[in-house]
Amino acid sequence: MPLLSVPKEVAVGTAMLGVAFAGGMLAGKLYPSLVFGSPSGMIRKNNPLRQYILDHSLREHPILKKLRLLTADHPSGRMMVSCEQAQLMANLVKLIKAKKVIEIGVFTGYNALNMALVLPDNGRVIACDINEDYAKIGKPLWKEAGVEHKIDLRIKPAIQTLDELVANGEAETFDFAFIDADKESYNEYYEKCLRLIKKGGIIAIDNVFWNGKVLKPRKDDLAAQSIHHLNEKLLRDARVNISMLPVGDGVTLAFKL
Ligand SMILES: C[S@@+](CC[C@H](N)C(=O)[O-])C[C@H]1O[C@@H](n2cnc3c(N)ncnc32)[C@H](O)[C@@H]1O
Repeated sequence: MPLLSVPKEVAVGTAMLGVAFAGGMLAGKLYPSLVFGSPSGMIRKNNPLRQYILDHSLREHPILKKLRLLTADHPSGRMMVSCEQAQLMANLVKLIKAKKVIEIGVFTGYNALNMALVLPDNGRVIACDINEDYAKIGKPLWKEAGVEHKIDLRIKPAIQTLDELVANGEAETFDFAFIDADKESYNEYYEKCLRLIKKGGIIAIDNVFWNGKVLKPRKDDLAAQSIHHLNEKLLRDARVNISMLPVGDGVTLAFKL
């Protein structure tokens, strides 16, 4: 879920890039000052560098763009994944020649469509959400893009869908997972995805900065606490190699060993 806006036409996602190591202290630790002073390192929508990033890297399928612009008008449009982050996900899916992927938190289906577009014709996105109304916005565009048959939308709590996949004998058969639903369940999503993903597969975890709140998570902020605990756990998790990237609101890539 990005917290910002985007391209010239409208505004949508967030951004990332550059971390200027000017340095600052918080909770006794040295943290770099993030470019342009945003606590999470995001480049705000009016920042020309944000536009530069998009102008020099975004190669968006026209139907994806259509869905992004449509979603931007939705009252909860800020939940949509940022377009440059989605592009990274698609490049990874393509790079590892993924066939089976999981999307936890579909919303209007921007990233589900984004991944479906790069999967082979017999590829599948298991798309988990609890709100069918959101997905109804994207579905006609999944169809228009000719990839509707690759998206298996499951409307129920994602934990239940993941348990059903395991019970169905699908452990270690998935190549890629994107975790982007309710933050309080992130640890459970991660553990279940780790069972479902093959060795060499990737789990991408979104919002790992939680708009900078992970730096000093408040005791009553369950989302920030949950994300921060998972970030700490991942640092020491010998089952995966990791990279935490300042893309969007922060994304961690966990590569299953
Ligand atoms: C940040 S949005 C996902 C954005 C999406 N990945 C995209 O491509 O734009 C989070 C989504 O998680 C869904 N969600 C919240 N709790 C859930 C749960 N327990 N199980 C499945 N989905 C859930 C919400 O309905 C919402 O659509």
